[in-house]
Amino acid sequence: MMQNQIRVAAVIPAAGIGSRMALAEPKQYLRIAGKTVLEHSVAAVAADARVAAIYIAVASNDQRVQALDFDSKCPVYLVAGGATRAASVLAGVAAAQADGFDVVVVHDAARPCLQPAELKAVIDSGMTHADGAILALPVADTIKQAQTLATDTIANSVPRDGLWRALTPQVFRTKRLVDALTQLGVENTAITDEASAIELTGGHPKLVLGQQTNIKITQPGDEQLAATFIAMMAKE
Ligand SMILES: Nc1ccn([C@@H]2O[C@H](COP(=O)(O)OP(=O)(O)OP(=O)(O)O)[C@@H](O)[C@H]2O)c(=O)n1
Ligand SMILES: C[C@](O)(CO)[C@H](O)COP(=O)(O)O
Repeated sequence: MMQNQIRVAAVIPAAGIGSRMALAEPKQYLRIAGKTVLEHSVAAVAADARVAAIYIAVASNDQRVQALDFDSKCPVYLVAGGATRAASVLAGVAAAQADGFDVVVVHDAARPCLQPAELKAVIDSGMTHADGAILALPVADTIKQAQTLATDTIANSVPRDGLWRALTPQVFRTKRLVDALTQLGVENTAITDEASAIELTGGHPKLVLGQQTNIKITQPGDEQLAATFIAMMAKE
């Protein structure tokens, strides 16, 4: 009997242009170990058997995604992304809601090194807590505040106690996330991840310890680091 079973879908925002990488192609189409970054990220979220569908938000002018070969036991659907990350996420989450999914696992296309154990931990936590859960890492370095945005001189040090770096996946009740993003508006620059939309609408998502290897390919050189981690994970 399938009654009362919580249905889980993944949403992968992949409609960005990767401006900080300064490449000719968006970073989700870089090839690492024979696959694109996007294919690695899809395979990573598909590794948890609870994920029953994957919605990928792609740019409307994307000509490459159709040629990809996704390693996923569950169906993979494409949706039209938007001008902001939040718009792309909302497009995917709304599609998952329309298909009856109760919980969404949002994971950046640009994070191809996600490991099964951290995925399991954040889904477990996100399904249990009403305000959801995200992978994150405690800040380990001494933090400096620059004197102004335009200078490289230090004003002071900032206490790092209680500070965490947000990673993905981020896991929420589908309706809660759709309502938060819709209420705030997807152009709202304060929404830098899904948890911030929940926080701004009064929620307190859980912090679940992620892995240092779960990097986001953001700046030149990150792709080499990701390749090293993927090779390391393949040997384990
Ligand atoms: N309009 C957008 C912007 C971003 N993303 C996705 O959100 C993830 C994380 O965003 P980020 O690293 O900022 O990617 P880009 O926006 O592509 O990079 P940049 O900010 O350097 O241009 C990426 O998988 C990216 O494809 C998206 O789906 N839609
Ligand atoms: C969601 C995210 O990956 C958490 O670190 C991040 O916010 C993506 O966007 P950013 O532009 O790199 O902050």
